[in-house]
Amino acid sequence: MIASTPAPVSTAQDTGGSEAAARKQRIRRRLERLIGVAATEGNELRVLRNGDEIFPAMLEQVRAAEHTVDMMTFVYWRGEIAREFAAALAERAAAGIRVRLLLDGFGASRIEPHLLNAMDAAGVQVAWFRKPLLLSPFKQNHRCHRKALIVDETTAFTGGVGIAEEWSGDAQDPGHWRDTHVQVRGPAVDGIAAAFAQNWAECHDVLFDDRDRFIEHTPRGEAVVQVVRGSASIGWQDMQTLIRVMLTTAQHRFRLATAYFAPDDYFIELLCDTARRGVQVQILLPGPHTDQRACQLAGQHHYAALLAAGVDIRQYQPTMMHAKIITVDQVASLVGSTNFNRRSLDHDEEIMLAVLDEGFTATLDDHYDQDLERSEPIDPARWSHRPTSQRLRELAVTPLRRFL
Ligand SMILES: O=P(O)(O)OC[C@H](O)CO
Repeated sequence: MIASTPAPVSTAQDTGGSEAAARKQRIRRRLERLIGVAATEGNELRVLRNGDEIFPAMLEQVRAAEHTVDMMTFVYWRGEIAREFAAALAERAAAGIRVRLLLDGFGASRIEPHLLNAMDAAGVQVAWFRKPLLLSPFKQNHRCHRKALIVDETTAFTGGVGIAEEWSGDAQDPGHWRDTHVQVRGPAVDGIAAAFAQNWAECHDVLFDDRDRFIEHTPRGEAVVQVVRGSASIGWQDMQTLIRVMLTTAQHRFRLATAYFAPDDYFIELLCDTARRGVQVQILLPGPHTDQRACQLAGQHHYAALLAAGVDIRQYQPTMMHAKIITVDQVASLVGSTNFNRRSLDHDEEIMLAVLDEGFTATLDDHYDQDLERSEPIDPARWSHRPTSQRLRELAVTPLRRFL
């Protein structure tokens, strides 16, 4: 079925306060009841766009830490920023602060050994999540894809960023990727800390010690935030529920930006259904610059069905689009580590903030608008005449789809 004309997205001015409040409450109650994790009030959020904003904010907090630093990352590759983080973590550990660093055994395997040695010598507790060669093939496929930094139990960060030179800069060219991270203050910090603790517990004997203060959080802002954890498992998991709720609850507009778009047929059909019932569905994906061409081809296999349903697909031109963002109806947003692919929805450990806040969502929507200006739409007529060679490449990755 071809989509009807999308319902117009109301502007901030004509979105009455009561209507926005009702939308937020509807999403909040669905998420709380279906995921079983309470949202918290009183959070202060700061959107950080690209390495130029993300890394100084994170490093500033690390360097000012007085009690504890907990950091987990999927990617820890190379470059000046990798050295800066190692030096900052080592300096705090040498000063007597408890510093814990959790690295994914696959994603962070390119870390420079001398950085590990320096951190170890300074007293940083480094743990590896499921080093591939030590595991069964089943466990190897389930990675810790979460990105989180928690400092002194009061400030936390999560989002899409990896620790590598690719994320430095301001998305100004293909060597500097586009990404979004969030700084959190308030009670939602606990949820991010719990995500760290969940994975740390698998890799280390000591879950907490007398340096953990378990503080009471005071309200810092107005944002309502639910911290949702995806966990590697067989069967339906919370990350799928989260995105399913956002898609089925959207009334006017559902926006997605993702680095890796290769969902299963269920989520393709759900995107199509959402567009067919009149919601404006926009998808922003990497274009000519992607570090995982097989994943891009797996997603492109579904473009024709999505376009036929009325989904608007754009490809980001200047560099790799690595942000993982969803906004719904100007009132709700998701931001965190979760891509729109089977790795994130079926296989890996993930963390996502579900934020119910118009101001925060407006900032993400504003950034999305700016990203759209640097993107090219996929034209349905031209896509239907794409070369046979492209179609064959899409088919060639079919056996890999469940792992992408
Ligand atoms: O898996 P992500 O989204 O953290 O991205 C990491 C790199 O792209 C791996 O190639």
